[in-house]
Amino acid sequence: MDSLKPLLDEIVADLRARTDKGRVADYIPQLAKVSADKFAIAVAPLSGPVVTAGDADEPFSIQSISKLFTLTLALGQIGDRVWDRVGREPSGNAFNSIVQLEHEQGRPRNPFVNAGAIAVTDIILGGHRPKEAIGEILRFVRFLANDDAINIDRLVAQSEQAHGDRNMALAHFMRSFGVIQHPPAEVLGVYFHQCAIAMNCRQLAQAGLFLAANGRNPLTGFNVVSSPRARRINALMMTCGHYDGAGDFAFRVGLPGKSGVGGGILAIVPNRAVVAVWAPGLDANGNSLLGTAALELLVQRTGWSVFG
Ligand SMILES: NC(=O)CC[C@H](N)C(=O)O
Repeated sequence: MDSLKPLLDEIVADLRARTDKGRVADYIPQLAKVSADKFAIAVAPLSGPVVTAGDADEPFSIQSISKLFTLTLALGQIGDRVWDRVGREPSGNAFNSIVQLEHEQGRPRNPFVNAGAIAVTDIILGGHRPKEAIGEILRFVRFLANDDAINIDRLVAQSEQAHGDRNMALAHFMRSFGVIQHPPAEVLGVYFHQCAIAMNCRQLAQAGLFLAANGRNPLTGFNVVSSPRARRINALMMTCGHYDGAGDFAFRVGLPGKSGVGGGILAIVPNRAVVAVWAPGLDANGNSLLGTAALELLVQRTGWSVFG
């Protein structure tokens, strides 16, 4: 993996020079403040140190990448009963779309669109208080990344809460079908905090390692999920991790990936490595524009696509 460092430096130099950086998310003021010039990449191999380039030690808002961690947690709690509440098909709609819910009895298409992630958070809430559920999610992410320094950005969480009408609508709509069992304000209190977890690319890459290593985190030796479950989570990332941009991401990059509107993408290279990228400017689907371009370059140079 030593030869990776020059390649990552090259990718950073190439992308920093590009003039079309996409649009930084501005639905909350806290995210709109982030500079579109930030760029980071980290590769965590299954053994050996993480290789990084750019702003890889600077934390950013993981946003929807958190949906991957909450899905894993919920599967650990109630197993395949998760699929009674949430589907496993790509939505072909925007991440925050409401249209399918009315036709499909309030059952979200998949756990990565907002509606599906909110339903998953409702599962994690279980019989707990919102504060306890938030604590549990944060502890789980720290456990995955093997790093207790990870925290929640309270300002981002508050900002989400103040501008959360669309998500609130999704939650109320699902509750009317019985898909969500807790009061929407409680579920969203947890959801907004999970989205506001701040991590850097190094931590994010480490947190994804169990998915590249058949469910076992090679850093800690802990079995996080079974091997078939890791494979299935990767499949969902490939088909649904980039919303209505999932087809294009598979076409260009060819790796299971999960994006967030903070500009991060976590990509899994099964049996090899995990890649985390961060570039805050987004494309029309709300996925990192230059983050995707960076992964495309990396895969071209390394041959890491799962499609050969
Ligand atoms: N795609 C995303 O990252 C969306 C997360 C964002 N917090 C929302 O709920 O709208």
